[in-house]
Amino acid sequence: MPSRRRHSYGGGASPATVSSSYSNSTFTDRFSPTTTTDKSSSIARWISKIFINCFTPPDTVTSKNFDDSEQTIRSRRSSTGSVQRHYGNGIANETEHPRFTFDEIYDATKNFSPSFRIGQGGFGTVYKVKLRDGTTVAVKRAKKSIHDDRQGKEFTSEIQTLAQVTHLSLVRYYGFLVHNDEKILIVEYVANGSLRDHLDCKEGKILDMATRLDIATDVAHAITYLHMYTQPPIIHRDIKSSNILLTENFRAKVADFGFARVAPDSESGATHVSTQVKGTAGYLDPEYLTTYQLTEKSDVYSFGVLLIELLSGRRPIELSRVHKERITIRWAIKNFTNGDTLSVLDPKLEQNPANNLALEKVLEMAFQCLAPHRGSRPTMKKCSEILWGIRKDYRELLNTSL
Ligand SMILES: Nc1ncnc2c1ncn2[C@@H]1O[C@H](COP(=O)(O)OP(=O)(O)OP(=O)(O)O)[C@@H](O)[C@H]1O
Repeated sequence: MPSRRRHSYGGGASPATVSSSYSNSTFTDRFSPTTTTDKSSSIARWISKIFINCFTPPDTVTSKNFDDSEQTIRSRRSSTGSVQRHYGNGIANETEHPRFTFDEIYDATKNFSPSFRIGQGGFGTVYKVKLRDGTTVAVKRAKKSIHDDRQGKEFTSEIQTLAQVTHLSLVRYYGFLVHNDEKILIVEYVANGSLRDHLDCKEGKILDMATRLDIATDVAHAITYLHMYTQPPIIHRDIKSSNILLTENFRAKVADFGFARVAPDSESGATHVSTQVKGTAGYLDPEYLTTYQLTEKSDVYSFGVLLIELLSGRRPIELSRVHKERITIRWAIKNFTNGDTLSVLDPKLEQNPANNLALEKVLEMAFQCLAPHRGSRPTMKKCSEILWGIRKDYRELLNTSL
């Protein structure tokens, strides 16, 4: 059983220490289990909850924040007054999508045979499945865990979020199935593995700077869409390189909405959501960690970490390195501040004027994203615009130096 890389912090105890300055921040992981309110919840209960939420009266937000407890994307959506149950190309009933049947998935995977397995994550196992109509899809099968309530919430969250988003740079949702104790999500199959695999060169090809800039731009556009063009806005909460999948043309698609939350409703005057901290160590916004206040700027912070990862090739936390290099963002900021910017460049990339310029410009933006206080971080829209400009300058410089 692979280790869970997702770390949830219980609401009460101080979960982590992250100081508000770059130079001395310390990340302390305490992997305490998520607080669940009712472990005996059955699948039927939480699935029916999705649909009950569809018709829940609008929530009243009276203070400057609203509490996590049972708020879901669906119920927040109902507060806007328009509720539609779009599932892929049709309308779903409670347990089965009309386009898919459990039997078809079961047959196509030969009873979930390991030979169809393409990945494993905190949520469960991922299979590549060719359907009878010839479409290839990714099937995410939730593991049968004793933490049913927690997993139920992740499954519900992923369905609710995916069902309302359509963007070229987001993994597309096709439907879900619940069959006895099986919970299955059917999503777009993205053929070329995760960004992390490519940075590790697991696929054999080194990602050049042009491709890395394209990937950063795609991800920035996808998150901008979630923050600005969905109603209500969505906070992804788990932006990281293993959740960025690549197509055959090396374009990026953001996946894994298991932790997604709706953003505060600006019309109500709310500035943040108060919620227990979820996400992945190394990518977590320090302000969210210490205050439990979630905003879109937490995704901006994680995006900043991702940018440093893209430029350096290093994981956010590298415990095998000497002490002062273990937290990659701290190491990168220190080297940049000391005028040693080029040392941050992935050694797999050539040092040349175009690469060096892109490195410097993207690093500058990444550090803004990593500002300790959310108010100092740019919006994702601003990041998209800056990246667009960097990519343009990079291409021009590359062409003139050829
Ligand atoms: N839609 C997809 N198309 C192709 N491969 C996928 C797809 N979704 C997931 N995978 C593969 O399965 C792996 C596991 O994905 P999953 O989203 O379950 O977990 P994760 O993001 O890697 O980890 P965690 O759940 O702990 O955050 C991914 O790294 C990827 O290689």
